Amino acid sequence: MQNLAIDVKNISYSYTKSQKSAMKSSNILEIKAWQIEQGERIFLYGDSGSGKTTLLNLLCGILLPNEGAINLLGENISALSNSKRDSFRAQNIGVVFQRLNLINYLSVLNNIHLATYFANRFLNSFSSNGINNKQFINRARTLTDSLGLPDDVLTRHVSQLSVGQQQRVAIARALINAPKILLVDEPTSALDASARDAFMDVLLEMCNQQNTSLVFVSHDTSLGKHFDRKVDLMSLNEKFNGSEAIHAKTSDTSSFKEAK
Ligand SMILES: Nc1ncnc2c1ncn2[C@@H]1O[C@H](COP(=O)(O)OP(=O)(O)OP(=O)(O)O)[C@@H](O)[C@H]1O
Repeated sequence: MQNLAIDVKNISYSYTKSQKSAMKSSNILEIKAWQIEQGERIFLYGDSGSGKTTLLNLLCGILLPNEGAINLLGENISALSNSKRDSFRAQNIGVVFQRLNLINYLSVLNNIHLATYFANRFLNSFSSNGINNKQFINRARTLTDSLGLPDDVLTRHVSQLSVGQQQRVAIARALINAPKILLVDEPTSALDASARDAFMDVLLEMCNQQNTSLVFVSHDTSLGKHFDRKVDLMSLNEKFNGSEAIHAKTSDTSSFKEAK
């Protein structure tokens, strides 16, 4: 398949890897093959504890598989050195973690700027006037406006924002570098239904404009209607096959679609 954004091959992952441990560690994830095309939008769901966050951490190279390979945009990120992997992530991947990882005592502008700083640092082209760069500020403002944040949000400290506003700032930070891949973990949990639909429209429109591939994790299956493909991790993850999770084997699923 051409233009793959994500190509997962025969990976397994367990959190405990100690050879000395008398207890055999069990795998959290076992995935034989999973591919996402450039620009595709995937809704990833599954029971609590099925490994969704673990998979996102593997996809962005924060965790490395015990076996197998994860190719992003044609690059095997598991084979890169730590610094090359950090560089690749900063330049190509936007990530919104469940815990958001915003820095409370910095302004929204500075939080968003951090993503640009790291991406440029790896390109060795960061200039000291980056934060004053008009283009950067305009782009940050366009993103925060589109996401329905208040006019003065860029100058406010993160600690002065509601959780729903912080979630949208985290999205703006993840999108500021126009990443080719965007990974988001439960970004709408603090939004009410109408804010959630507006947020989804903006997020997907931005991904469309930039041809960004999106992996979006949520428990809220009503959001699945916005996506090209729905993937049940209980079905994708071979660890569950043969036992409790034979259901949804046809994933990307018709049963899910019916539930829309
Ligand atoms: N740092 C860690 N060390 C050891 N085990 C972990 C760690 N993080 C997660 N786990 C375990 O890995 C499994 C998968 O966790 P993960 O957070 O990926 O699931 P999830 O599907 O994202 O869950 P949720 O929907 O509740 O956020 C769980 O059994 C969890 O207890």
